[in-house]
Amino acid sequence: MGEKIRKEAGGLVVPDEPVIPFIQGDGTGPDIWRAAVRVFDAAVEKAYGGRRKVAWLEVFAGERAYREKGTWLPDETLEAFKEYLVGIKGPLTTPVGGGFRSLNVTLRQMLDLYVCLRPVKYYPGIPSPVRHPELVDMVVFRENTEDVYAGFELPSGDERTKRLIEFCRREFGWQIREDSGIGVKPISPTGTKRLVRAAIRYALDHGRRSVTLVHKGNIMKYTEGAFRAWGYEVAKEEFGDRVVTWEDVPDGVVPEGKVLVKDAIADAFLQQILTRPAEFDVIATMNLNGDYVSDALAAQVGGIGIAPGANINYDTGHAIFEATHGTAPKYAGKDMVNPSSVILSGKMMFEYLGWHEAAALIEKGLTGAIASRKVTYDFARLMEGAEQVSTSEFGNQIVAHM
Ligand SMILES: NC(=O)C1=CN([C@@H]2O[C@H](COP(=O)(O)OP(=O)(O)OC[C@H]3O[C@@H](n4cnc5c(N)ncnc54)[C@H](OP(=O)(O)O)[C@@H]3O)[C@@H](O)[C@H]2O)C=CC1
Ligand SMILES: O=C(O)CCC(=O)C(=O)O
Ligand SMILES: [Mg+2]
Repeated sequence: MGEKIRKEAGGLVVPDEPVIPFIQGDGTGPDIWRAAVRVFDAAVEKAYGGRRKVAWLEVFAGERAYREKGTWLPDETLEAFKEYLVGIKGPLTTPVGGGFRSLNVTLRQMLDLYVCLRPVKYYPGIPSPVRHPELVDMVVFRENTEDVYAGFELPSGDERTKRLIEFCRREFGWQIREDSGIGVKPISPTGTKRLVRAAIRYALDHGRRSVTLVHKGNIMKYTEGAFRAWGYEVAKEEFGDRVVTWEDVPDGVVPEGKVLVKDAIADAFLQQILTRPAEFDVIATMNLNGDYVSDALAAQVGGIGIAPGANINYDTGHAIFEATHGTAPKYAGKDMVNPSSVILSGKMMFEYLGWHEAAALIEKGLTGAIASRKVTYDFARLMEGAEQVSTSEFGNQIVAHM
């Protein structure tokens, strides 16, 4: 049952019973999925009274796929995300220091999901380590297909590493310590411009005040410095009449209706999001910076238990929604972690599909559940007078407050 979502010139065409592939994920993934899917189905039922419904299609990746199918990322999983256009996934384990390349990254690259979109905002009542978490309202556009994630690494002592070190010394005069491991990262104008274009469009469409390009271009001049230059190029050449830069407004006053495009060096940015969060709005940055920034910002509004995200290609319409957090393996099977990140990723998915009523009910349910102070361990340990509940009970609370 169910029909495919399609992309046409005018946008997505979403049937009343769309097939949506999902991966439960490794570690705590299944605990979270059980709670999340009940919330999604309840929101859709309540919003549309049976007129609309999701035809969920389970596909496999990660540890379960390896156990049951002998491969970490079966071809049919990739095919399902290609064919059905929009999907959702739980976290997948990536080994540290060796083993296979990240399956999460592979999915993003194979489907060319070039924007990793991670909105960060505060929900009243959530415990936070900062004094004014309500000032944090940012939307991170993380480039999702290049940087070190599409990079090349060679280990210390390897024969190929020695040859590369010798080549660099001979051809470029680079003195590299003999026992080094080597990493190379690509950053292109193609990857940069489509990311920054999407970020500026988002800012204009959503009434946002600024887009900040975050980079370490003082040190990495031809990758991160070039990201900054290409970003400003897009702003000026494609949005010249709708954006300004600091150069255009020496008095610092941004004209009404225009978006300010500015930039910040990553280290200063990481301290300013703590000291002056209200000055930042939409953030456009490269893959690795975006990875760091999204966890850091999540911490400011209560942690990665409540940090949703999406991987999107705005040209083909392909999208996979997923939390910012990973598998949190020490809690696997304990029905304990916070399902909010995946639930809010689902809310983003419904918005993407144009099912705004279902999305609004999820938001309402979550806000109500937090206000009732029956919350998962991560919030309960920092909230005075809160009652700690399980993942599944927190899901029930969300449904009850819709
Ligand atoms: N997109 C993806 O699929 C991602 C996958 N990963 C992978 O996940 C694995 C584990 O990574 P790790 O670095 O430990 O990061 P995780 O995000 O999995 O966990 C780190 C810590 O964050 C907190 N946390 C995570 N999820 C939740 C949640 N749902 N509710 C409440 N708290 C949560 C826990 O904190 P505390 O200990 O304080 O309770 C946990 O110990 C790795 O293999 C990594 O590669 C990582 C990120 C994204
Ligand atoms: O792929 C992974 O294991 C980590 C990915 C990650 O940290 C992220 O996307 O934020
Ligand atoms: Mg991360």
